[in-house]
Amino acid sequence: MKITVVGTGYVGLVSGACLADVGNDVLCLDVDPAKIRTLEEGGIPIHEPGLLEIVRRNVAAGRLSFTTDVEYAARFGAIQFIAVGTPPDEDGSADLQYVLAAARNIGRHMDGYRVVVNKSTVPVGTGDKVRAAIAAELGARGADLSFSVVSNPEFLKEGAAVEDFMRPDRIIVGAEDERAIQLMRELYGPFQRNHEKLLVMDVRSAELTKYAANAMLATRISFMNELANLAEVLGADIELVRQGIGSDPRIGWHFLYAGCGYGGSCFPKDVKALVSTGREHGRDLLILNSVEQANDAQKLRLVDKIVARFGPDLSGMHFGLWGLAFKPNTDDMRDAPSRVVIGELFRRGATVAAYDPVAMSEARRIFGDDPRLRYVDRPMAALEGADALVIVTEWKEFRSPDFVRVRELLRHPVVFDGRNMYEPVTMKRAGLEYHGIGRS
Ligand SMILES: NC(=O)C1=CN([C@@H]2O[C@H](COP(=O)(O)OP(=O)(O)OC[C@H]3O[C@@H](n4cnc5c(N)ncnc54)[C@H](O)[C@@H]3O)[C@@H](O)[C@H]2O)C=CC1
Ligand SMILES: O=C(O)[C@H]1O[C@H](OP(=O)(O)OP(=O)(O)OC[C@H]2O[C@@H](n3ccc(=O)[nH]c3=O)[C@H](O)[C@@H]2O)[C@H](O)[C@@H](O)[C@@H]1O
Repeated sequence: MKITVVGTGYVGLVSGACLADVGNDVLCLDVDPAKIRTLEEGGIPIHEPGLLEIVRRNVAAGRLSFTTDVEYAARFGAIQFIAVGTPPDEDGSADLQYVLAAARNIGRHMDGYRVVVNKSTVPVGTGDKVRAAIAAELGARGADLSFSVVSNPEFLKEGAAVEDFMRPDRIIVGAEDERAIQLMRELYGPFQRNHEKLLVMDVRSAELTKYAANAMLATRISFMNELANLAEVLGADIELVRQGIGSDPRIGWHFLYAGCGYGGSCFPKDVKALVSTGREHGRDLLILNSVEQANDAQKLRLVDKIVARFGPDLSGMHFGLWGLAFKPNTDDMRDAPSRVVIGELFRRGATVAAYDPVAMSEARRIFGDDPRLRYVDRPMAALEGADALVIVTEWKEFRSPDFVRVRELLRHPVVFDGRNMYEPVTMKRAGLEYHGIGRS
C-alpha cells in the first residue's frame, strides 16, 4: 500500500519505518526541513533503539522516503497518517493547530479517495474537526472527492518504540465506514498474525481510549509515589510493598515503580488535557487533578531530601547527577524530572555535573551554556569534587557501579536515588548513606 505519514517525530518516524518494513511504500512528510535533511542524509533526528537500522534498510530498499512537499505528500498515499504534536495549550487543553494544519494540507491537495488516520493523541471530537477541515478545503476548490477519517491512537513507549509498534498489545481503530475499516485490517494484518488484536469502535471511543490508558498508568505511578512517601514516615519499604501487591494478578507488576515523578511528552500533557476536557464539559476529574498535583510535588522529592540532609541553602554545594532523559533508552527530556531537580538545585545556589548516555546534547539545547551545569562524559567523572550523588534516570549502566569508588570520590558519602536502583543494605555495606524513594 502507498502510505503518507505526516510528522517524523517519535510516532511518525517509527510508524513510517515499521510500515515500510512490512512491504508498504511510505513517504514521511515533515514541515521541519532540518529533520528531513537529517533523514535524507542517512541519520535520524531522535535516539530510539533499532530505528536507525530499520530506516536505513527501507530507504535502501526504496520503500521509505522523506519530503517537505505537502502537495506531493497529499497525493502520494491513499492512507494518510497524521502523527504531529499535540502540545498543551496555556489552559492545559491539547493544542490542535498542527493536526488541523495537516488535515487542511491533505484536503487542499488530495486527488482521490483518502483514508485520513489520526495517530496523534487528540481530545474526543477531534475526528469531527479533522473531517470538517478537509471538507472545507475540498469545498473551497470545488473538488468532489470522498474520504474517511479514522482514529488510530498509538500506544508505543519511547525507548521501546520499534518493538511496541511491531508487536502491539492491541490496535485501536475508531471508524464508522466499512471501506476504511477494511483498509485498516489489511494494513495491520502483518502486525497481528498470531491473534486478532484489532479492536474496532466508534471514533469518539477510540479517542478517549488513548487518554484513558495514559491516565490510568499515570494514576498508578502517582498512587505508588504517594504510598512511597507514606512508607518513609512509617518505616516501611515501598519496594517490598510493590512486590507484595504486584503479585496479585488484578493489580499486576507493571507501572508500580515509585520514583521522582513521571515525565515525558505524554503523561503530563495527556493528564492535563483530560482534566481540561472534563472541565469543559462540567465534569471535574478529581482523581486526575490529584494525580497531576502529586506528580508535580514528586518531582521535587529528591531536592526535599537533599534539603532535609544539607539544609535549605545549598549555595557553594556541588552535586553529581546521573540521568537527564525522562526515562532510559531515550534522549527525550520533555517534562523530565531532571529539569525540575536541576532548576531547584540552581535556585538554592548549588551547581551540578551531569552525565547521561544519550541526552547530553538535548540538555545542552535546553540549558544552553549555563555555567552552573557541567557535562561530563563518564558517570564517575560527575562525582569528582561533588558533595553527593543524585540519580534521576535508571539507565542500565548505573545498575552496578563501583560503590567503593563512589564513596571515595564524593565529599559526603551520600546517594539520593530517585529510581530506587540499589538495595539499602548494599549501600550501607559500601559505607554510603542512601536516600531512596519510599525506603527508610
Ligand atoms: N512520543 C511518544 O512516545 C508518543 C506520542 N504520541 C502522540 O503522538 C503525537 C506525536 O508525538 P511525537 O511523535 O512525540 O511528536 P514530535 O514532536 O516528536 O513530532 C511531531 C513532528 O510533526 C511535525 N509537524 C508539525 N506540524 C506538521 C505539519 N503540518 N506537517 C508535517 N509535519 C508537521 C513536527 O515538525 C515534528 O517533527 C502526539 O499527539 C503525541 O501525544 C502517542 C504515543 C506515543
Ligand atoms: O502516549 C504516549 O506518548 C506514551 O506514553 C507512555 O510512554 P512513555 O511516556 O514513552 O514512557 P513510559 O515508559 O510510560 O514512562 C513515562 C514516565 O513514567 C515513569 N514511570 C514509569 C513506570 C513506573 O512504574 N514508574 C514511573 O515513574 C517513567 O520514569 C517516565 O518518566 C505510555 O507508556 C505509552 O503507552 C504511550 O503510548
